[in-house]
Amino acid sequence: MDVIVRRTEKLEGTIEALSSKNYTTRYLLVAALADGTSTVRFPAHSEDSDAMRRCIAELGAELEEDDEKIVIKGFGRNPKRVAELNVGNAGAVLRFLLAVAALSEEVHFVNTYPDSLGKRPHDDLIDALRQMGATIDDNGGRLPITVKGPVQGGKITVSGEVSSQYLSALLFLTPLLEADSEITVTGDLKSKVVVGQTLEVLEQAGIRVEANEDYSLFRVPGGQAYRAGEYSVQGDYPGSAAILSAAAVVPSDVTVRRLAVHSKQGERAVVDVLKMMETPLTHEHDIAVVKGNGRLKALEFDGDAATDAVLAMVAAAVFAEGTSRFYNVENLRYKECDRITDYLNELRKAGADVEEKQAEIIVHGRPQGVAGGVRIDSHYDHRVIMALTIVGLRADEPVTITDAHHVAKSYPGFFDDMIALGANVEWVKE
Ligand SMILES: O=C(O)C1=C[C@@H](OP(=O)(O)O)[C@@H](O)[C@H](O)C1
Ligand SMILES: C=C(OP(=O)(O)O)C(=O)O
Repeated sequence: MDVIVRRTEKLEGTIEALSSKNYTTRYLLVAALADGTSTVRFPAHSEDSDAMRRCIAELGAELEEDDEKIVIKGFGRNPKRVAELNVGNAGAVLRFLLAVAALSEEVHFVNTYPDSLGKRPHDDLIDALRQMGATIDDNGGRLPITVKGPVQGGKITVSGEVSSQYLSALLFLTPLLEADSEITVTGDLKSKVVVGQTLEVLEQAGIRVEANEDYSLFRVPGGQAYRAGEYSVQGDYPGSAAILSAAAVVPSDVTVRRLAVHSKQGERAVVDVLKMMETPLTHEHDIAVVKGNGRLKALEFDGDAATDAVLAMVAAAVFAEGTSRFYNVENLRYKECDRITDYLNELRKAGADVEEKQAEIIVHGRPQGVAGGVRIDSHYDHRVIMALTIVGLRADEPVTITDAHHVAKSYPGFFDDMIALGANVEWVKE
């Protein structure tokens, strides 16, 4: 399904933030790894969170759901034997479950998105699991991958250069092993703030982990058990960043509720970034209000602090006065697509003036707007789809985004929310 985005004069109204993807995947996982019964309230409903739900159920967790919650009876350290698992296009779910699979005799992970997740590297995690004794058949560090346990704790080294998800995966696995583990992180750890979310959830699940200040060394006592718990998922900043950025580029009066002021989500920075760009915005009592006037100022920003919101921020910068620079973003290249080269190619098609370096996105703002009148390749990437929607709101001619249904990877209701706010957006069949 394609989407046509047309010039939009005003966005107005109130929406509830979707539920956090990262917290949903983590709470579902720790609930599955516990022996008792846990409750996850307000879980996200998206392709990625469904992938985690489906896979933990196949591994033996018993799930009961209603509109508001999922009740999960976990399998503890004893997942059921499964021949294969299909995580769809969900990177974090794959990496976490590659580690959990090492508790089993053998699990085969299939490759259903050869042009997206199928291209992403997992060698650093594979290497760490091999140090622990796993036997792994892989395709040059990529899917399809077969993991054969058992594994032992001990001294483990993992690179943090490409993704924090490898480290998070090991932090979920090691407490369940008999021996104590010491995990050394080599290289410059990317998306460090997301590791903070992992540690927060582990603590809530009764797991003890000692981390040094810069997250280069972790001590994880073995023989631990996940405690069953009651979890409540907070609102999602990465998805809401697209809504807030959209509201910043056109005249608007947009309220997004359920965005915790005190949150460990790095993408919370979107609020400060838009303020620095001089967008009129308030954020109090977990409610963000943007009263956009379409005028934005350029800025420089370390994108690694808010990795999943960078594309939306860049889309806002397309219309800013001056040149913006988003640096320290190399790991955007290893996501659903190359979020530097592929994304900037699509932005250029729409009329934006952008440049790339290996780890940097540079945007020469065009406050007068962009031409549009093009078809955008979404590259299977939900965040590219949301970002190009923002650009289309202020393009002279319509912007058609092909295969826009992939937005459902994290935010199936994105276009419904945009339409409710008055965006000129229409679904069309190819
Ligand atoms: O741990 C997680 O849940 C995630 C970590 C981040 O990935 P990287 O660590 O690869 O940057 C983020 O981009 C992804 O959406 C979710
Ligand atoms: C990169 C993302 O997800 P994942 O790595 O889990 O596929 C994302 O949600 O933008």
